Order: sequence, then structure tokens, then C-alpha cells
Amino acid sequence: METAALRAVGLVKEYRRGRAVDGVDLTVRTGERVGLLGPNGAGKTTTILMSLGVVTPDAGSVEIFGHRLPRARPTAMAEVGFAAGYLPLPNQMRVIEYLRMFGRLYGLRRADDAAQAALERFGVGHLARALGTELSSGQKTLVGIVKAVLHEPRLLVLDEPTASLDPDVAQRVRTGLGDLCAEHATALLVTSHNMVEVERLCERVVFLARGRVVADGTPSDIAHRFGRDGLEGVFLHLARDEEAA
Ligand SMILES: Nc1ncnc2c1ncn2[C@@H]1O[C@H](COP(=O)(O)OP(=O)(O)OP(=O)(O)O)[C@@H](O)[C@H]1O
Repeated sequence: METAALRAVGLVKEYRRGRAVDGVDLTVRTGERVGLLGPNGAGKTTTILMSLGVVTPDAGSVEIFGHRLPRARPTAMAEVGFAAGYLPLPNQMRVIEYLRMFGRLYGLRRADDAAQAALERFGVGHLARALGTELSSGQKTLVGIVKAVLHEPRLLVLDEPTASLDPDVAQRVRTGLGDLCAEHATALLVTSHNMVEVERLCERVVFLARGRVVADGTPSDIAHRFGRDGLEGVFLHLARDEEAA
């Protein structure tokens, strides 16, 4: 079997108030760009956090480039970049210091150069000397994305990367991500509530609803299967199904 960037099989997570994830299989092939979609509370973040070994699954298995979690997590994570709006940045560090710290953790010899290049790629080179306290929420999001791509990971996992960004910046981030993935054949797993974004960035989408995979395919195949014009229509259909359940 081909070694996938991510292969999660039969993931289950039970919380006090119910089953957040209920037997999810999720594969991202090397160099493939996959969108993970679904209504609020569908289990996307929990699936991502289990895939990264941050949350321990009650059942199921995860491999990243063939490295099985949790045992091989340190080796696996060297290949992964992760960013999410909910990850905090230190207030009292300058952006360049923060990125340098991660660059060194990743063993980059020219951490500052890599950090500056990644900041420029996402249009925020001017923020290098800013303190965490001096950043807007959108700027913090951008620095988080820069941190995630610094070491040119082979798998990039982004949980709602453009949620706090204005439409112009969000578009630049999409372009930056698309270019980066194309240049380095980076695999991408991204959650978003922006269907246009997912249609532009992803070759394949996986829809979750109530902790289960309810559709998996190319955006156009899925739209066709549900008899809709695009992913937005599929999303609304699934979300309303959810409300009725
Ligand atoms: N740490 C936790 N403890 C208890 N319940 C949790 C925890 N994390 C998530 N849940 C519950 O698990 C379910 C799935 O949550 P999750 O955050 O994975 O959904 P999501 O699809 O990412 O939603 P959103 O689009 O709103 O971010 C929700 O019902 C949520 O209340």
C-alpha cells in the first residue's frame, strides 16, 4: 500500500456529552490537498487533533508518512506543520524571535532567513519586529501560518486558517498556500467554512456530520451527487439535515 501523508482509520472520540467522532477514516495522500468540511460541532477539530496525536482517540489508528502514533509521534511531527486560530502566540516575544525559536527546534541552520522569507510569502515581512501584544487577531493568524510552513513540512494541517482574515488577506493566504503546496508537493489538510476557499484550494473534500464521514470526493463529484451547484449547496443541505435530526 502507498505510504500516505496521513492515514487515520476508525477514529472514535467520546466526550461526556456524546460521541464527537464516530468511526472516521481519513486519508491524505502525499502532495494531495484535502478539505475537511462540516457544520459546527461535526467533529472536524477533534478529528484533526487526534490525527496529530494531540487528543488520544478512544479507538482507531493514525499514521503520518508511515509513522504510527503515538509511539513514532516525534518522528512524524518533524514532517508536519500545524496552524489554528485557537493556538496562542506569546505576548512578550517579537515575531522574529518566536519564529527563530521554532526554526531552531526544527533544526534549520538559517532560521532567520527562513522566517523572513516565510513572512514575505504571506505579505507580513513588516511584522518581524512586532511584539505579540502588538498584533491584531488576523496578524496573529498569519504569523501562526508562517510558523507552520517554516520548515517546509511535507504535510500541512490548518484548522480554519482564514477565519479571522479580511477577504483581501484571505485571498493572498490562499495564493501563498497554493504556491507553497505546488512548489514543494506539500500535502494539505484544511478545515474551513468558506466553501469558495475549499473549492479553490482542495482537490478532494471530506464532509463530516455528527462525527461521521458523509461524503468524500472531488468538489464537483460531491456537488453532483447531492444534486447541488457547488459545495455551498451541499453544506446547507447537510447542515439542515443535521438540524432536523
Ligand atoms: N474537550 C472537549 N470536551 C468535551 N466535548 C468536546 C471537547 N471538544 C469538542 N467537544 C465536543 O465534540 C463535538 C465536536 O467538536 P469539534 O470541535 O470537533 O467540532 P468542529 O466540527 O470542529 O466544530 P466547529 O466548526 O464549530 O469548529 C462538539 O459537540 C463539542 O461540543
